Amino acid sequence: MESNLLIANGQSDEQVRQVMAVMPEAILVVGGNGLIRICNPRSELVFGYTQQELEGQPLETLLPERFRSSHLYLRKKYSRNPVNRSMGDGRELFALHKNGHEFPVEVALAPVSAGDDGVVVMVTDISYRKHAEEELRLAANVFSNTLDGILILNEHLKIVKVNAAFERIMGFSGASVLNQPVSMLKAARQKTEDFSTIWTQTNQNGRWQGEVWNRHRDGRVIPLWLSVTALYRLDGSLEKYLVTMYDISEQKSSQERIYYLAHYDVLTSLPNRILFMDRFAHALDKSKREQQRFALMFIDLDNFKQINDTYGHSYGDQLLCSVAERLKATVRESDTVARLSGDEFLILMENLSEHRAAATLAQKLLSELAVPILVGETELFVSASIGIACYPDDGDDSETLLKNGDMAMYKAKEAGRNRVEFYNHSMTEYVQERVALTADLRRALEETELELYFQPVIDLSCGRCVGAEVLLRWQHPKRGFIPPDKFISLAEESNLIVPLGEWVLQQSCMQMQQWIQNGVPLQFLAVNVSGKQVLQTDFVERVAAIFAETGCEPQRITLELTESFVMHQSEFAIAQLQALRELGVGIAIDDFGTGYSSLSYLKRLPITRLKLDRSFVSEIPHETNDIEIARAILKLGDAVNLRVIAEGVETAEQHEFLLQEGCAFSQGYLYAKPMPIDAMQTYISTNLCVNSH
Ligand SMILES: Nc1nc2c(ncn2[C@@H]2O[C@@H]3COP(=O)(O)O[C@H]4[C@@H](O)[C@H](n5cnc6c(=O)[nH]c(N)nc65)O[C@@H]4COP(=O)(O)O[C@H]3[C@H]2O)c(=O)[nH]1
Repeated sequence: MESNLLIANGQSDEQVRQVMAVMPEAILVVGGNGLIRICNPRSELVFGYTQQELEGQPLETLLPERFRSSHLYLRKKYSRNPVNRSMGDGRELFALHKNGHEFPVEVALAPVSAGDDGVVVMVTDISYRKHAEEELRLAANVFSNTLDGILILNEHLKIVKVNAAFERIMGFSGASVLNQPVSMLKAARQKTEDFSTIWTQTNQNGRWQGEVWNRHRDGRVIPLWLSVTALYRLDGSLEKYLVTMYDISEQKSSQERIYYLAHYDVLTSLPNRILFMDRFAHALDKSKREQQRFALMFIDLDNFKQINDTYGHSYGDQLLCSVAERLKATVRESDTVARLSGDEFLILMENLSEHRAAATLAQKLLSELAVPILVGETELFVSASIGIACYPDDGDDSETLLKNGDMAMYKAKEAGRNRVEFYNHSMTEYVQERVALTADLRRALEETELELYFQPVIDLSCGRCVGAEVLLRWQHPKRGFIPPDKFISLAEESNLIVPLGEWVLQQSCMQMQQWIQNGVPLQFLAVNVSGKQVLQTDFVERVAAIFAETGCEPQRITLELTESFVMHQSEFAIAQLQALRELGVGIAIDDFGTGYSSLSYLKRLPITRLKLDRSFVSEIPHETNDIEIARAILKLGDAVNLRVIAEGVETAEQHEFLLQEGCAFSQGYLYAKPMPIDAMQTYISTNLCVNSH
């Protein structure tokens, strides 16, 4: 619109109206008195009034109340010195619509010439433009301030614009990446074909989302979550790609950490049971498909518990780490070494050519483990028992293979530890046999197939019998005599040891009481007690009840506990033993000296006697080490005021040695083998020591 629109003298209002009617802006001709003289149809649209309503109204009607007085002042000032003020450099004001709504306008003024002090006012509703500007400003603000990196790419995948977040995430300045292909950001580990998939899929579906690996300017490879959107022109052709990205390093590392914790053993960094089972399942599938063999090895450390108890958990942990390292270093890269729990490890050997390869590896593992492990300044010695099950010979599903591998490992332990056993079918028979024997033992307990034997204990000061150890015997109706070494472990495994042990104690007390009543002054009976019994919460009450029932004095019974149980003393076990001591019962440590333990427990436990293990006695006088150990144990007993019973005395020299060394008691085949009650009765009648103390 020309700024100097003239309403010339002589031009009719009609002509003016015609001109104004075609104008795209609202045009108001305002007289010097401030009243609207003429307005065009566009004004109706802009202000909501009809032309008739507008004409004759003061111009200020079209302004919000708050601007009216200042506007009046300015208008008067303008009419005193009118100048053209064209659109474009016109002022932005707010106008008032008839409906009370304010809207932004741009106003241009031109004085009406020919002596009239009126003015032509052109008003453009700039609401739309303002809105668009606002939108643009907002978009620009979002673009610059969003935490997500944004790139705009042209259709050739060249970078045309980036925001500040992109610069921060990737380390590149906007200027340095301009016109560069977006592939410059790709890290080497991001596969090229996957990278091209991003663009083919965006072209197909309009968008793509996913993880990518980019290379930061400093060379770091960073994981990003990328969203790519294709932007189209109105004609549907591709215009740009909008790429937003955010750094997911933190999420990734916490995801990785969570995955790690769920699948790896934190101490040794070896795969744990879950990951192992996963790999195992894969190995099974693959071996089935490709008809290959694989071996599963169960490795259990033989003396870990003792090391842990002796040196403490931190040594135990370091030892496990070293074992894990050795195992890993010995196997092939493709084999899996996992830590199952505590001191149990598993190895999966895939692509096994023949069983011999597994045997060779297992032997190698044993010799690697045989090299002492240095923890701190201490050399620790470990050995392991290894059981091997092979697919498909020993099972074609994971459960069977695991069970059989485990069984083979137990067999290796039983066969003396530090050795390798392959699973064989007889092991299943062996297990079945044990199950059957356990059932028989249950029956035996009810049907009195069990019998107490007694082995005299000699007081070395008088050379006569002062007590006896009670030893259980099982006369199986079909299998004949079964030694305790075979059935006690079964009873322990099945918990039958609890009623069994109680029966032995009860029978022993009855027998003792009978002897006392018959005037046989036997000082004590030593009864073997399993740790499992002691750990029963009601053990002390049951023992007390047996004394009450049988009338046997608690002082006449000594409970024998193995050193290995005593070593792993829990607070509860100590409290139980103390309560037993308070009853008056004696407590002896069986197999003393065989444990690999600190002796500190001797001070903590209410022990009354030590039993020098027969392994130290048997080589006296030939084995100097054994002599020294026996001597040391006797001295130790003396120092802590515990009387020692030597076990397994078979020769006169051993007897003599023990006597010389001041040992209090002794038992063994030299004096008498364990014997049934009648034989014991006869034995006592001639061999009892009457005035021992
Ligand atoms: N070579 C040799 N051996 C000798 C000599 N003197 C005694 N022995 C044997 O050494 C074992 C001593 O028993 P233990 O160490 O308590 O070892 C016992 C004990 O741990 C366990 N046991 C036996 N009866 C019971 C019981 O009633 N309860 C529990 N919990 N365990 C029992 O079974 C183990 C073996 O008992 P047994 O076969 O009766 O074997 C007995 C006995 O017969 C000797 O001079 N030379």
